Amino acid sequence: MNIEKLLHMQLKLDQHIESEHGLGEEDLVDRKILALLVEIGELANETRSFKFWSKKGASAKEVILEEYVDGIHFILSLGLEIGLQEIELDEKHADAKELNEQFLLVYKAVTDFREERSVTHYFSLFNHYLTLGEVLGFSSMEVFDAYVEKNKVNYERQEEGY
Ligand SMILES: O=c1ccn([C@H]2C[C@H](O)[C@@H](COP(=O)(O)OP(=O)(O)OP(=O)(O)O)O2)c(=O)[nH]1
Repeated sequence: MNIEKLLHMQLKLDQHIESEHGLGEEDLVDRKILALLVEIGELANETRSFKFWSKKGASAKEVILEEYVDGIHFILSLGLEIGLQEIELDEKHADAKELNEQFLLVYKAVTDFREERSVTHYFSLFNHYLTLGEVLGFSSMEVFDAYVEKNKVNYERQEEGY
């Protein structure tokens, strides 16, 4: 996956959103962290993986993929917040766990990053999130394409005064 390209697209989108909403001077990190936690919750809800009380199945793959790439947006955006200009990810991510376990690992990685905004914690978060994508059955190309598509939608929503 061409992370450099995504990071650049994220930079442009974030600049656009910040100027639209007059947020140039504000520290948005905590709100982006909360937004990411909410997106992970929305993603988990669409998979229904933890709903042991229900027999209803998961949402369609495209719905789950769109939720997943919302999380990619906020993770890239957090990388920009800590000043990253390039992202070099491990070829091989952390060992994949069962889906619910992987969700909980990602949540923990987000809160660890909040406690210490270090590059190490950031990469750990990104790697756990990419592993989550693998556990969900998404290829890198599917993630890349869905990111590009949602990025476009995010611009359209800004234009609509969303
Ligand atoms: O600084 C920002 C702020 C937001 N986004 C993107 C991430 C995500 O792709 C989208 C917000 O998520 P979503 O589309 O779910 O927005 P929502 O307001 O929660 O939508 P809805 O009301 O449809 O649930 O905006 C960014 O990339 N950078």
